[in-house]
Amino acid sequence: MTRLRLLVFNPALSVLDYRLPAGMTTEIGSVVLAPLGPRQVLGIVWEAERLPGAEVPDAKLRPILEVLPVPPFPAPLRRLIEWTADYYCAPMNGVARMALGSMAALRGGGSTTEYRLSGLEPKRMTPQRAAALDALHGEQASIRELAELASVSDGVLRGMLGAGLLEPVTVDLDRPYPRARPDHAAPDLSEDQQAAADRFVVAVQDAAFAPFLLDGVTGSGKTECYFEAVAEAIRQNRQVLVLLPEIALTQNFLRRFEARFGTPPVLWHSSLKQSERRRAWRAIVSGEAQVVVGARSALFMPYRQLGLIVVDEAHEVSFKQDDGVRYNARDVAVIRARFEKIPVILASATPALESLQLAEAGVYEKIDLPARFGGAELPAIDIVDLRSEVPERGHWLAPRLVAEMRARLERGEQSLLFLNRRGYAPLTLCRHCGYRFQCPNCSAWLVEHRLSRRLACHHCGHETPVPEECPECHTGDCLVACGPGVERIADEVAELLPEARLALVTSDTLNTPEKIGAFVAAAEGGAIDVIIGTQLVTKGYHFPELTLVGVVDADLGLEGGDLRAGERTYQQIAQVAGRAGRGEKPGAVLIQTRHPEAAVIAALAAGDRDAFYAAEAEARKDAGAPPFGRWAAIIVSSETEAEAREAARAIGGARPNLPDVMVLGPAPAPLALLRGRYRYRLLINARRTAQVQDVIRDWLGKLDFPQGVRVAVDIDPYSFV
Ligand SMILES: Nc1ncnc2c1ncn2[C@@H]1O[C@H](COP(=O)(O)OP(=O)(O)OP(=O)(O)O)[C@@H](O)[C@H]1O
Ligand SMILES: [Zn+2]
Repeated sequence: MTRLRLLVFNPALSVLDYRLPAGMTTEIGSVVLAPLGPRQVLGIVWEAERLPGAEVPDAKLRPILEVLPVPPFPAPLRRLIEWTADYYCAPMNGVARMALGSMAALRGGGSTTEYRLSGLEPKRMTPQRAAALDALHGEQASIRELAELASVSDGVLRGMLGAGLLEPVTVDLDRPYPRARPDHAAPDLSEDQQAAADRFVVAVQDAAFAPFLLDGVTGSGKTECYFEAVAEAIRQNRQVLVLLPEIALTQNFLRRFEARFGTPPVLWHSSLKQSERRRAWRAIVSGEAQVVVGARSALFMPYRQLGLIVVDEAHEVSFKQDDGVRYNARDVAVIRARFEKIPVILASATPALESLQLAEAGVYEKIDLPARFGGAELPAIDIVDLRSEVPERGHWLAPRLVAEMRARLERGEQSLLFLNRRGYAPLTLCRHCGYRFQCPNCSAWLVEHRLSRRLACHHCGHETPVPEECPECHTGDCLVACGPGVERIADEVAELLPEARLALVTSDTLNTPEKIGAFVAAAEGGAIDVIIGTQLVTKGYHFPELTLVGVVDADLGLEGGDLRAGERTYQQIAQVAGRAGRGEKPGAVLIQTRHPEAAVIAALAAGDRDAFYAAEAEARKDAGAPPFGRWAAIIVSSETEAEAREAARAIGGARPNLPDVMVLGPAPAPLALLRGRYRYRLLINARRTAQVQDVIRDWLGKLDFPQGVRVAVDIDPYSFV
């Protein structure tokens, strides 16, 4: 009899033994369906010696039901899943779940039905139908997805289907993707670029673990360089994974990829429609997907024959996932490359201190691109001291910045204003009684969004219309908006430069690939004079006519005392500054601040990156912060305050007493209430050599918590709220 040990996808039980019935065959890594009580559960056949479980006598084993028709999870992926679970103190099945497609994808190919507008005119028009006809132009998807797109109910669409306004289309789920051509449009590289590209190409040919840090100034052509490595992998018939920090950047990437390789890559992200997800997952698993571009969730896919991983904008904090499995995709990408025995390229103009240290220590091979492509100069950076150059009353832009913008407008050049704050104003209060609008579910102020006439919480999504009167003192017309968000800056620009054509770029306004595409086309075509945006516009874009960047509030990111506040501010401003002067005309950057003496601001103004990193490294060394020491966090939450506090106290009471591990707290987390849950936090600061994960596992493993308490462990945390 063959006994199978399964890693099963069940929250309570993760390792179970089964028996292989006669006539079925499995391998280690096979994805199978097994009975669990009256239900069925998915599982992966695992090496029994690597997965401790309860020894059940042979006679009690139940047979598995089915082996699903997909290739088994390869050994390097199984090792990656084990490593990630172990390092981040996460359940193994939680990690493995990120590698699984939908049940439908596991079941195999075949076809599905999607729907699109038939072009017929409705005999009976309703407001919902009109909205659907308007919204669904050019769309094709399932009824459910179309309903979501058009913000109408499924019923409305079913009615339209009955009336012939929608027509069914049969979609082949395994239809092949067009092949990328490695030599479609190879560029002429500069000398530096060629040297970098050659090094990467050799690494791909070597097919051995080789981590690179591609450190190139903004506009140096990092993409062009790693594209040569991508081309080589395609020639070798190996798959490539390119990780981007956010979906908003993919549109731009897709266009460049298509220009270089003659066809777009395979996309993977959370907002793909069902049929596309199925198709992409199956192409990834079969090895047919040559190049996959995605956000961090693409990292755990079961690639058949990975040959290269690229992490672009590798410094970005959004590679760190802050719920579920709290992993850092940048770091796990390097580990995956090690298990797969392939090269990995971390590309950035502003690498994380951790990455620079690893390069210095010789762990990563550092490849430099010190100059912009085509002879463009880096922009000149200047400080606007807001204490002496005061904006007009009720305004946020200093006269010099406005004058520079006006000059650009007159010359037909573009300006970009950066403020990392969505909405109109971060706080609304009553002039009469001082009442402040706060989220009922979070310890956070509600942010006014004037475009949608709502007050919104940026933590939980709670929204409410802006009321006519103060809910506390019932005075009418007494609410004041405090501080600026990008919408307010846009109003100010419209007032000061009424003839300028503006584009507001935030995740509220640019929330679909179509809108992003339209924005890029307008900016490139010269149909926009001033771009006002959040961090969404700081990276990736290349607008040759953009010659002025204004940083509205450089001090914003320095508030809060986060461990990485200085580095993050440096990166954001250096990145957004890097959008200026990328074409033939020189660029200028104005940074508005009240703290010109702050180390970050001074380093930016002096263009002295090394000085900044040296100071930052010194400060982190003193604080025992990464990469010199290690941090971890334990976050305890519950819907009742007392329960969260009690659990946090119990954890604090059981703290380990070790010379190389210091425990701070418990204390209420800075975001003491989040999505209706009260939160307490303990911070662990350890020497680099300490086995923090083992310490935490031992420590928490001894404790029991009431049902409603959640205890999350965050290793190498990025968020300290
Ligand atoms: N060898 C080349 N031939 C033609 N165009 C190039 C070449 N190298 C770079 N470019 C162009 O220069 C521009 C900047 O390159 P790219 O966007 O790759 O820079 P980057 O280093 O990624 O910059 P950033 O970090 O600021 O995003 C792009 O429009 C790119 O197409
Ligand atoms: Zn909230």
